[in-house]
Amino acid sequence: MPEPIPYATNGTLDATSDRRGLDPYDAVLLLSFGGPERPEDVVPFLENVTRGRGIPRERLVEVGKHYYGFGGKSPINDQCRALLAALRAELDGRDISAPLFWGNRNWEPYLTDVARQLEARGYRRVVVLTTSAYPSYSSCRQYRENLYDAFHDTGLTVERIRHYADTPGFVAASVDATLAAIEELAAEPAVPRLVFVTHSIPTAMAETAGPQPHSREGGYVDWHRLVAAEVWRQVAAQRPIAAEHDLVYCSRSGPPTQPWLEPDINDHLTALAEAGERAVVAVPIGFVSDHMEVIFDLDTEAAATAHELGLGFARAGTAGTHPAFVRELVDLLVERAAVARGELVDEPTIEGGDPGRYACPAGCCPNLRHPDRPALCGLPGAL
Ligand SMILES: CC1=C(CCC(=O)O)c2cc3nc(cc4[nH]c(cc5[nH]c(cc1n2)c(C)c5CCC(=O)O)c(CCC(=O)O)c4C)C(CCC(=O)O)=C3C
Ligand SMILES: [Fe+2]
Repeated sequence: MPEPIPYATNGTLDATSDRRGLDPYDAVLLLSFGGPERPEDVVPFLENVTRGRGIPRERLVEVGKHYYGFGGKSPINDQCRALLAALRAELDGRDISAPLFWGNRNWEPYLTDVARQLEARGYRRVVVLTTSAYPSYSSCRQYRENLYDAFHDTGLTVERIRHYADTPGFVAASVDATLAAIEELAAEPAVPRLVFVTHSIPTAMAETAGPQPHSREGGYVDWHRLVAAEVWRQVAAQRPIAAEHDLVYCSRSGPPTQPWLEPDINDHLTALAEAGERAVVAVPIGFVSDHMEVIFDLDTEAAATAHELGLGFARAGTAGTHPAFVRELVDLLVERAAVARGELVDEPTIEGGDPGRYACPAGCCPNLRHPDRPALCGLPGAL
C-alpha cells in the first residue's frame, strides 16, 4: 500500500474505490490560502505569500507581529479542518461518498503535494471549491494560476464550482451572525449601523475584477455591494437597525503610492463617530472564516478604534461552518457535477445576483503584472 494521503476525509484513497454521487468527478478538493501553525512558520509563510508581489518590508514586519501576537499560529488551517469535517458530514448525509481532499496555496498541506498524490492514486477529474467567495485577481485567478502550477503536468482535469458570495446559503449565514452580534449590543440604547467589511485590494485590481458587465468600481465591489444590501435587508426585516449601511475595507498592504480600495474601517469608524453614530456591527462579508484578518484587523484593531471613540462595537461571525453555508457548498458541488454531465441546472442566487462562472472568460480578473501566466478553469483557449 502506498502512503495514505493526508487530509482525505473518508479514508477512500484510490480512484477506483467507492465514490458515489458526484459523477463524473472522482474527488472533491478544498483549496484554501494556508497560514502558519507555529512561530517558526511565520517568516517562510509570509515569503510564500508575497514572493514577487512588491510588498514593502515594513508591512511584512508589521504583519509578522500580528501572527506572533497570536502565538505564531493562524486560525485558518483549523477552520479548514472544521469545514472539511462539516462538508464530509453533509456529503455522507446525502449518500455522496466521493472523497474530499484539502490543499493550500501558501502553506502545508501544499496544493502541489496533493496534486501529485491524487495523480499517483489514479484520480482523473477533480472538482475544486475554494475558501474565497468573490471574483478578483487575488480571490479568483490567483487560485486558478496555482491550480495550473500544481496540476498542468498531471493527467487530471480540474474544474471548480461557481463564485458563491451571492448565494442564499452564504447570505443566510451572514444574516444569522449579524443578528447574534446585534444581541451582543443589546445594552446599547442606540440602533446599530451595519458596517460591511472586506479585504482591500489595489483599485487597479478592483476595476478589472470579474466578468463584464460590471460598474466602473468593478465586479469585486459590485458583488460586495449586492451581498451587503441583501444582508442589510434581511436583518432590517427582523431588528431595528440604522437605515444606512456601509462597505469598508481592511488589511491594506502594498506601497503607499499605490491606490487601494477605501475607506479603511478605522477611518470610517472615526467618521461615523464624528457624525454622531453610537453603535456599529462590523459584518465581514468578504471572508469565509474568522482567520487572521478578522481576529486582528477587526477584533483587535477596529475594536480598539471603536473603544477609543466611545462607539458600541460588535463583530458578526463569518460563514465558517454554518449549516446553511455547508449545505450551499454541497448544493454547488452537486450542481457543478450536473453541469459537467451536460444537464440543465438552476443557479440559485440572491435577488439580482450574478450566477458567477464555472469557467472564466479570457481576461477575466487579469493578472496585471504577468498577463500571460497560465491558469486552469478558464473557457477553452481563454487566458
Ligand atoms: C482579496 C483577498 C483575500 C480574500 C479572498 C481570499 O480569501 O482569498 C485575501 C485573503 C487572505 N489573505 C491572507 C494573508 C495575507 N494576504 C496578504 C497580502 C494580500 N492579500 C490580498 C488580497 C486578499 N487576501 C492582496 C491584494 C495582498 C497584497 C499582496 C498581493 O498582491 O498578493 C499577505 C501579505 C502581507 C500583507 O500585505 O498583508 C498576507 C499574510 C489570508 C490568510 C489569513 C490567515 O493567515 O489567517 C487570507 C485568507
Ligand atoms: Fe490577503
